[in-house]
Amino acid sequence: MAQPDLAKVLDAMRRAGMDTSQCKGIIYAPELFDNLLKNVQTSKAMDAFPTLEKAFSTLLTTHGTQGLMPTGGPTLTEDTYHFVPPQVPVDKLPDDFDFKALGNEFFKLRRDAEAVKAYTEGLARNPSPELRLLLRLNRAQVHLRLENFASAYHDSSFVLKELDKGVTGPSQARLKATLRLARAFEGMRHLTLALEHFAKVVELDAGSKEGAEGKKRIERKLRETNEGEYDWRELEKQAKTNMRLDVGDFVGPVKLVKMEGRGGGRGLVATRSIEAGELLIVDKAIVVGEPNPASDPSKAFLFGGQAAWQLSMYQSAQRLASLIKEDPSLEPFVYSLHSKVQPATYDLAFESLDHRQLPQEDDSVQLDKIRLESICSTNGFQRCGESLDRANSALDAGSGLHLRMSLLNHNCVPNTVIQGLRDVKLIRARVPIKEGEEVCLRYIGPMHSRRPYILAGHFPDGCKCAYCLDEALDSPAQVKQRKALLGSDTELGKQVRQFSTLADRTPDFVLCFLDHIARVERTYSAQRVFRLDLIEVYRAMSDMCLYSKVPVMHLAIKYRLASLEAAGLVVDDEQDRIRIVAIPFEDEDSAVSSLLKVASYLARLEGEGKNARRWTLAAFDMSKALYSDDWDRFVERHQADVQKLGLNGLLEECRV
Ligand SMILES: C[S@@+](CC[C@H](N)C(=O)[O-])C[C@H]1O[C@@H](n2cnc3c(N)ncnc32)[C@H](O)[C@@H]1O
Repeated sequence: MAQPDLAKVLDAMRRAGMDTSQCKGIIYAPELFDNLLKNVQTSKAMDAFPTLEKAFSTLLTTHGTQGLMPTGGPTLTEDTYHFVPPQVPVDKLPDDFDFKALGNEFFKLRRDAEAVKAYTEGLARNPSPELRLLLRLNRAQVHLRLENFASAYHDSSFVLKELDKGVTGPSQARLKATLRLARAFEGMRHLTLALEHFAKVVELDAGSKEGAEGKKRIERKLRETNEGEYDWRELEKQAKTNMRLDVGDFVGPVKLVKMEGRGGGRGLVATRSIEAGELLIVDKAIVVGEPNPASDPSKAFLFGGQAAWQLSMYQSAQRLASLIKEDPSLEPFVYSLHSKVQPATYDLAFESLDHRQLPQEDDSVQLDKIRLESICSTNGFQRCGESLDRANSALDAGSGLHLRMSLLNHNCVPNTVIQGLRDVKLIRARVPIKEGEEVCLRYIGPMHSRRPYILAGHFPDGCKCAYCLDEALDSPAQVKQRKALLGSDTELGKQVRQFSTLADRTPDFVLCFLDHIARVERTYSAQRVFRLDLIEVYRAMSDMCLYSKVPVMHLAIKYRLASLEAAGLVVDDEQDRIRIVAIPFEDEDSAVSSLLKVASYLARLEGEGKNARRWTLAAFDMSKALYSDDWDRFVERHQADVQKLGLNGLLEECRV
């Protein structure tokens, strides 16, 4: 890249109304310069700093490079920037300049990056021990607001050490520093240390509201971490307004082991036998990229050596770089997600962050941006919506890096269901899992249009899961025939897709349709286990039976259940109740609603007797297995179905 002509750059800056008299150098990259200028002009921060160069570096810290990158632009590497050596003399601010007052002023204005810079400038001027203590106490507070938790930890623990040495601090310095330290530990996810320090706050000041609330909050998070006890109802309420949730991470009856034949060499196995619906992992993202409506699938950029179009993923990689720079103790956790030869501490990422070592103040990290991008592209998850039963359907809903979820291998028909609430992901067992059995999730479902592309990215030699092996049992001719039968120009294809045309069907027509279905069934080889195209075919048949001029209720029930079974539902019919053995792997979020339909059809066919009640309770059990719902939450979650199907009375009777 050509070196810029400094004189021309300075001239451009002057014309943009900037005071360049103190400029001793600039950070320059031609394609970034216009954006940089715009940012500098809108920031008055530079007035406060002795050199323009520092203002620029502050701006880069404040805005990150995200705002400076052209959309879909090149991958950012260190050498994108060129540093022009000092050529212009610098006037220094006087030694007695009051940086504390300046920092406090910025803090009040919520210009936090500038406040940090002002306190840091003050510290660089060799202040008295008392002033040093004050500057660091104040800087800790700003770092907390910036979520620079490791820096807040360094500052507040420094203050406490100085107070122990006898350095005089302002009033309540110890209380303030202890509280800031407790909050720093909480942000770093050192929950045990956070609890210890919130307790100290309460010891120092029994009336401290922040101390008492902090203690209660950490006790709750530790309960979540240790017992897997979450108040999902409350969390779903919070998710309506918060993009990030405050929860403790949980690792249930699973562990990380070395696993031959898996890229990366690791995988998760069950540590005991597990029932369907059991909570296995809850994992809050360590970084997120915000939803980005500007993301455009037709415009890919190079990201970690692969093509990507979700700008949110790019942002999460940028934030990941900032995070490990801020807290180097996270670096091995992150890098262990992407290493050809796993380090001795291969299971690091699976350990509780609570147990990791605390960072040293002079720790530094080697940022490998391409590797960080790779980590985000291989492991990034799409951000979730506001309730457990609703996926986020936005094109680029935002992305997140979840340390533990990143260790699960893929299976097209996995033994877990994955859910999420905003920046929190969780998995539950979908089926009973035996001790020692691998626990997998799916990176992309068999019916998804982008499946070949996503699978090729992970498995250059093809996916070898049970579903893929099963799928290979059909000959190309069988697959072609099935496609032809279900094509949008066939009668069957139309019925499957155009629900609205069903109402005028006569029972005769419906019965003729059984023949079409049998033809689709015959396109599957006899040994085939997974027959996913039948999910929609059976569902359409059930609807047709229900909405035909004379409803055929027993067939409506039969095909609704057949559709659920094709999607993976397994139940045990135990006389008094229907026990859920396996949750469907396709459309699991419509499983409760489908079971309620079965109950209501039975009520129409036989009256609200034992059978209708058993299937209503099965719907409740499914809601419990999928979302940990109690009865009230089950009824509330499915209120619309209950009303539409006229199930209020039946539900009242079944209430448990
Ligand atoms: C998110 S990582 C999963 C954890 C990884 N196995 C590890 O040791 O770090 C995804 C990568 O794991 C490997 N992987 C996942 N599922 C696999 C499977 N069923 N068979 C073989 N390799 C698999 C692929 O290399 C994939 O790109």
